[in-house]
Amino acid sequence: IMSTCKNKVLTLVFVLRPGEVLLGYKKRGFAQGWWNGFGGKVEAGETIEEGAKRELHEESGLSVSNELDHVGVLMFEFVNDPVLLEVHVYRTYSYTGTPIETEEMKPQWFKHQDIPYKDMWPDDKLWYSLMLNGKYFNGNFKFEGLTNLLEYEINEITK
Ligand SMILES: Cc1cc(-c2ccco2)c2oc(N)nc2c1
Repeated sequence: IMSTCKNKVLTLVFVLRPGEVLLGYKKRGFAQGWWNGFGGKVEAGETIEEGAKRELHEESGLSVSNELDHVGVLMFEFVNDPVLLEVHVYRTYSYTGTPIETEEMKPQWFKHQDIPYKDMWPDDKLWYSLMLNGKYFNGNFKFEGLTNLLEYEINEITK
């Protein structure tokens, strides 16, 4: 039966420098043991972009003063779970600070060819090339559990 389609809004930030991307190893909680961008929930009273900057700083120690580039929206459905996850993906080349390990995350720079896809969300290998190459995109993914990607579609968009 149809549920109230209340999406849960999450953020995901990728910090880039020439030829490399900063990823964080999740030390606990949701998706523990995988590498990912930095992000999480959006709190009441903040915009999605403000939430993205807050989570980046909390999880990596990095600050971003000017704007993040909003590069995509990924929708995730889990079988038998009515809550859709709406993940807003951001990129930036400009940041201040040095990445620091926190209780949540261990940050590390990766050359594009060394990105550890086997230790990441299964969807990542499908859209990272778009994100790393400055493309804009939307994606829809249907998971059964955390590792079984049943269906997906990804569309590059012109902003
Ligand atoms: C279902 C899902 C969620 C996230 C997520 C959590 C917090 C921010 O994003 C993902 O991130 C990636 N790369 N795949 C993901 C799948």
